[in-house]
Formats: sequence, C-alpha cells, structure tokens
Amino acid sequence: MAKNILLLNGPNLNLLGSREPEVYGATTLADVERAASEQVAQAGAKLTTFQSNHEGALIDRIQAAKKEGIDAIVINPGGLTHTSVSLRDALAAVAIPFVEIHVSNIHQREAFRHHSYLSGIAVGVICGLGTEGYAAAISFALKKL
Ligand SMILES: O=C(O)[C@]1(O)C[C@H](CCCOc2ccccc2)[C@@H](O)[C@H](O)C1
Repeated sequence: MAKNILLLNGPNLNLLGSREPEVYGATTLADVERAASEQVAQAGAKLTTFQSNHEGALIDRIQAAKKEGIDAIVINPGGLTHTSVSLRDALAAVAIPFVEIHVSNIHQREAFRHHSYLSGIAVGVICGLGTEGYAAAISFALKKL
C-alpha cells in the first residue's frame, strides 16, 4: 500500500481550469493537488506534487523519485503521452509502479491522441473521467500499489 506518492503533471496542465473548460473542466491544477493532498493525508500517507512544461524536468523528477523513497507515481504526461520515448524510458528505469491519468477521453479525440508511449508499462490507465480521475488514481495507489 503506497505510503509515498508522487503526482506528476506534464506540459500545459498548469492551464487546467483556465482554458478549454469544455474539454478539461473548470477545476484548476491547484484544486486537483489540494484535493489529492487531503485524500492522501487522510490515509496517513505522503503526497509530493510536481508540474512542468519541460520533458527533461519531468525526467529528472522521475529519476530523483527512486532516491526519495517514492513508492507509487500518478502521472498525467500531457502531450508527452503521445511523443515521449524518453519519459517512458525514465519510468521504466526507476521501476516505480505508476498509474497514467488523462482528464479527457483521449480515445474520443484526434487520432494522434489514441496512442500512449506510457500505457504499456503502466499498472493502469484512467481517462475521460475529468479531474475526478486523479482521485480514482490516488485511491488505487493508496490501496493497491
Ligand atoms: O486529457 C488529458 O489529461 C491530456 O493528457 C491533456 C493533454 C493536454 C494538457 C492540458 O492542456 C490544456 C490546454 C488548455 C487548457 C487546459 C489544459 C493532451 O495533450 C493529452 O492528449 C490529454
């Protein structure tokens, strides 16, 4: 049961709640992180959050997680989902179990969003549940990872 969870958000997720509410809803990233922090604290566990618009910063953060004793990752990779072999390689290298989450249902959107470079090595993938998906991913990590 995960006791030290890292919540990662990739490029443009800092825009949550401020643009394209018809796609991503009105909840901000700060709201998501606050709710996740409360959820994890109630379970007696620890949450660390990180968002970056830069692939290398996310890779550096993932590599550091191993040394920090992170035992589960919840990641919304943003658009890097569909492009980044390097992000996949970093997650594979640290071998920390992770849940991939997407606010939108990527399979109902443009064809280029239908493939994820990460899903094949994820424990599981949540998409299309809006920002509620983060709570579901965190709940799974607390109970099963
Ligand atoms: O649905 C998701 O969570 C995505 O990971 C969001 C990514 C985009 C990041 C968020 O970009 C925003 C842009 C404007 C307003 C809010 C978010 C998109 O590239 C993926 O295909 C699916």
